[in-house]
Formats: sequence, structure tokens, C-alpha cells
Amino acid sequence: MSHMQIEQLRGRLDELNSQLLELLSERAEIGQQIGEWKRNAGLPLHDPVREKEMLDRLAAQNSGPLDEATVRRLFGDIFKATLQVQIEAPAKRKLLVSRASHREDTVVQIGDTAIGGGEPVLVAGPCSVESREQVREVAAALKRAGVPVIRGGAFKPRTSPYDFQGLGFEGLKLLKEAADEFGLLTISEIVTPAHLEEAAQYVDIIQIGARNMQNFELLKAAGDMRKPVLLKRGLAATMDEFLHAAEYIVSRGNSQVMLIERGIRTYEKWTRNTLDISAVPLLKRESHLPVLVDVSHSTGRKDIMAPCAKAALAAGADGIMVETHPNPAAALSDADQQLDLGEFAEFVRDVQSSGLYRAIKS
Ligand SMILES: C=C(O[C@@H]1C=C(C(=O)O)C=C[C@H]1O)C(=O)O
Repeated sequence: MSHMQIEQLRGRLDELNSQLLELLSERAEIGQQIGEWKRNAGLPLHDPVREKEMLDRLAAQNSGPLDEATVRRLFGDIFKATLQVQIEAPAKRKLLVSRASHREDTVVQIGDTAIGGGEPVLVAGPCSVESREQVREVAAALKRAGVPVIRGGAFKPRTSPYDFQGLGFEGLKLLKEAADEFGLLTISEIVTPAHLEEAAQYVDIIQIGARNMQNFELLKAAGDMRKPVLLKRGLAATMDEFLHAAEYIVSRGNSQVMLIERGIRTYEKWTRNTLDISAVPLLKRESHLPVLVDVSHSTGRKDIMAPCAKAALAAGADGIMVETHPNPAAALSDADQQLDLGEFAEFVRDVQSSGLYRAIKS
């Protein structure tokens, strides 16, 4: 046989491989549907009687060149594979937030700013909105640094009830006023479902905080909004819990959801929390939603914020959140971890020098 003939036959085998794969995939999908039905009906997934019937029928149909034992073994393997697909948590693969159901990156577009699937963005601002002057000064610094989104807490879920609880709606108004003056977008945490509608007048992105990641009524209410939501990972939330929390929002019709890793609680004390960098590529792989990293709450220390931001971007993050305040020492919350405006400008320069982030030109 000539070399050309072999090439032709191999080409034909390649074609048959593709067809077989297509058929096997179709078969596995049907198996999945049957598996789901069985699960709902409380029936066992494995049905050896049905498998034996099929094998006997195939053996009878077989006219070679494969011998009977081989046909039985090959189909036995196919049934096993179908069973495996049925067993593997089907819920996970079918989540709306998963890549399995939506391959392309979700891009949250707010005005001229796009988050996800392209250039990473910075989100910065004070931990809490404290006064008109404070938030205005920060907004001006953000504008100078080419940062498009200002953050600032107005409803603060603090560990102690005796700590500063935020200025509430007054804080949101001050944030919006400063943002409008400098052409920025706003983001702020909302903690009460009943506040969402009113808050939507002042915030472009609703933040759901780490402590509320599994506040299901809040998630549902945010899902009924048609506003972008930034969902923070809970202090001890697994990836699975995090994605299911996002699913609560998306399943109500609000597809504009962004995820943010903010550090998890571990035994380590040198950082405020432990920044879980692996969350970034994992979430990017499992989900199509934009993924950000909060380098302030995760590290809680200024000296490693820039390297951690670079690591997050290198790992594929779509954005970085960082806290900055005109006078951190006098801040009403998170005094130790907020960058002053000089440190913030330096932080932006440092992150930019990595080539992983480009500031937006104003
Ligand atoms: C798909 C089913 O579930 C399992 C997988 C089978 C298959 O791959 O054909 C057959 C029997 C079960 O063990 C089914 O019951 O039909």
C-alpha cells in the first residue's frame, strides 16, 4: 500500500473518531437526562439488567471483525462512562454562572467602563464615606490616576456594634456627588434588601459584602434588580458556596454579576486574611463572570498590596480593589490598611509597571 493510501485511510479514521466522539457525547447527554429522571424518581442510577440486555443484543448483532468479548468490553466501558456522567454532580455543571452553560466571558459594561474579558480595571476609594471633603479628595486622586470606579462604604457591617456604622444614605449621596464631579462610577455595599431600590439611584454597582455572601434574601433581591452586583467571597466560603451564591442572583435574571476574592480566614496571622490566589484561575475556569481581587481586606497590610495585586492580575483577575483615604490615621474604619493618596499613586504606578494593567487615560 502506498504512503498516500495510508494517509487517506488515516484521514478516514480521523473522521470516524470525530463521528464516534459526537455520537458518544450525544449518548452521554441522553444518559444525563435519564439519570436526572431517575434521581427525581428516587431510582438507582445503575441498571445492570438493562445493560445486560443491551450487551446481549449487540453481541447478537455483531458480525465482526471485532470479537464478541471485545464488543461487550467496549460497550461495557461506554455504559460505565455514562454512569459516571450521571453520578458527577450534574447541578455544578449546569449552573448558569458556570462556563459549561456560557462559554464566553461575561463583560459588565457600565458607560465607557467594561469589566471582564479585556483590560483589567482598578476600583479604589475609602473604606467608609466619612465626609464630603474626604470623598471628594479621593475622587480627584482617582481621576488623576485613571481609576474609573470609586468605592466607599455607607452601610458598614462592623464586627462591633460600637464601631462606626457608616453614614447610610447620606454617605451614598456624598459618594455619588463626588463621583459625578469627576466622572467616576460608584460602588457601595448594601446590606438590607429594602434599601436596594433607593440605593440604586446613587450606586452603579451594588456590593454584597463577605458577611452577607449567604444572605439569601439579599441575594434574591439583588437578583431582581437590573444593576451590576459585586459579590464578595465569604470569610470561610468554599468555591462551590461562592458560585452558588452568585447563582442566586443570576438565576433571578440579573446576569451582571462580578465575583471578588477578599481573603479567607486561616491560621495565619501576618496578614489580616489569607489571599487565596488560586481562587482567581479556579473561578475564571469554572465561571464566565468577571473576577476581581480585593488586596486591602485580604492582606490588611500596605507593604505587600502591590505585589499581591500583580499576582492577582498575572493569575487572570479582571480587576483589583484597593482602599485609599486622604488621612488613613484618622479614618473611622480600617485605619491601618488604607493607603494615603501618595501611597495610592505609587501603588498604581507600581502595578502599572508590571505591564499587566494600563490606567485609563482621561
Ligand atoms: C442510561 C441509563 O443509565 C445507566 C447507563 C446505561 C447506558 O449507558 O446505556 C444503562 C443503564 C444504566 O446503568 C439507563 O438506565 O438507561
